[in-house]
Amino acid sequence: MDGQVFDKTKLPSRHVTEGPSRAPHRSYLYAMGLTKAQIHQPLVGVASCWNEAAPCNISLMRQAQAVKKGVAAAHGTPREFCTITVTDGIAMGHEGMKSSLASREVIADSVELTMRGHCYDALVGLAGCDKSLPGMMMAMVRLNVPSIFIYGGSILPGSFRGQPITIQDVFEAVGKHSVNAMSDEDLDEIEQAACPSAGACGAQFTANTMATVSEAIGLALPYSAGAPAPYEIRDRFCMTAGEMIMELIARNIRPRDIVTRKALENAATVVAASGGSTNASLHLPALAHEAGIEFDLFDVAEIFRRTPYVADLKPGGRYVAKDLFEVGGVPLLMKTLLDHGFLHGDCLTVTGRTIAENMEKVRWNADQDVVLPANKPLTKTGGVVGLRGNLAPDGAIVKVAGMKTQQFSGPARCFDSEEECFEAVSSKTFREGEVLVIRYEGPKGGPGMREMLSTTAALYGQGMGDKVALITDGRFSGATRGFCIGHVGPEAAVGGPIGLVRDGDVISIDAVAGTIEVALTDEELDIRRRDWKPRDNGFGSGALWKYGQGVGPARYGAVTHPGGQFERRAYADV
Ligand SMILES: CC[C@H](C)C(=O)C(=O)O
Ligand SMILES: [Mg+2]
Repeated sequence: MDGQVFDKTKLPSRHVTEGPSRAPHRSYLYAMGLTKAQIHQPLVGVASCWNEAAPCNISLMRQAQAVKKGVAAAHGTPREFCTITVTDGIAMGHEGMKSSLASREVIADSVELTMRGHCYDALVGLAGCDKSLPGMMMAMVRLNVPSIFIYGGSILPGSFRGQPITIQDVFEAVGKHSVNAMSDEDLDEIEQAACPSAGACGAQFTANTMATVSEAIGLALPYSAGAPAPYEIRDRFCMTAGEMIMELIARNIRPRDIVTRKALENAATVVAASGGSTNASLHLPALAHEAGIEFDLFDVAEIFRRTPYVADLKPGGRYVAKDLFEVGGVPLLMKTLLDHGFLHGDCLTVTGRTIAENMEKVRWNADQDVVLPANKPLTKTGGVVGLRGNLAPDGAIVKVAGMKTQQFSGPARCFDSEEECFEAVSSKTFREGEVLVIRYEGPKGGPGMREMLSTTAALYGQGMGDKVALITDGRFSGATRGFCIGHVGPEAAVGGPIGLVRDGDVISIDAVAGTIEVALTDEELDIRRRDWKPRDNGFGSGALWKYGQGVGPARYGAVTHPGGQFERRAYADV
């Protein structure tokens, strides 16, 4: 990039830095120590989700400095800014979780507004936890300025009595403790041992799933998703991203050149192949929506159905993110999928090259069993399955990776909030064979479509994970295991059938056939629908009220600008 001359008359930052009328604007930049030369170089927004809320984000400030060095080395002027996060692990199991999905929208919106307001020419975005990854990528596609995504990296595994553990073990320990199968002392020991470093939750939970997506969709540099947060090699990826962004400006390569329908299909493929988080079936439609591409839960589910499950990662399998990185990272997973025809190789990426070109130097590693060859998979279909039926005309999703049985039928036991169900689980006032129904927890109903790891992990920890099924119009965490069906749509709050179910109605789920049915006739459902009345969710003002007013259905990604609208006029072209 040495000697690259950028034509500022074509870049957005000209509105801030060029001509006599922008003297006041330049004064502010001089006030922050910028030189004349730096002011007239391209301005690169370095958006970081750094904060002290959780270990996922704590290393992002360090990594952002490396990005800035890279930008400066390639004759750009980096401008760092931060946005908020809501960290699921800490928001879990209480009202705080209602803020989680809403935070994805706030992150995307806040990055959008900072970029627009200051006319930055490009974006390098660093994100470390469940909602900040999709939120940051959504902002990139929405703004459509040259962009590179950087993941903050995974946490290192913990160790408990010689066994590697993750935070999932702590959530499940709560269930064991509730049935007196774990002592207070052991719970105390495990909670102190599970999280030994900075970084996002260590298995193929939501953060690592979306990090895998960031490479497969083409917005992140190859290998950059895998290195754990404390590893210094992350800083090298960050430096390279900083240099690379200048190249993308020069070549005018934009996120919507990268995030095409085929790229979204590649993203769904790596989710299924790695037994990733069900949350991806929300985030991929949301990302597609930013690009004006129709790609809903059923499109995701169709790819899940035809993708082999090859990466033996927790929560369904044996290994964690660090293990995957050590045997070859996301490129190893993509290599076997590409070689066996499951990925589109011709999609452009932020390297300026295609997926297939990026893969040219990747060699298959036969000396490991973290990723199996795609022609000898763990199972022939993906680890996550889409469902549809009279209980979920707008679809539902279930993670089958690691599950012994894929069919379940039983009488419903209904709860109108997660708290009610958690109470029943803690006091064991439910029976084996039942289908626990948690409703009024959808995007509008909650509001906020809560993840329910506390409840599902407590069930699992009690040894009830495959003895009951759980269905909800809410969501699950990436660490949820057991027969748990989420995203049931339409949600109860808008009159969906899940709100019409009564205790004792028989519900049948078949993950092989892809169906979810309640044994009620259409006539009976119509009669019940006539008696149904909408409920007040208790939020009359503030961010969650606003979210509940604007949010669309889970099937289309639960975005707050639904109705087919997307940002057609990229601000960089104005
Ligand atoms: C441990 C699970 C994590 C906190 C989470 O919320 C997710 O992966 O979705
Ligand atoms: Mg989560």
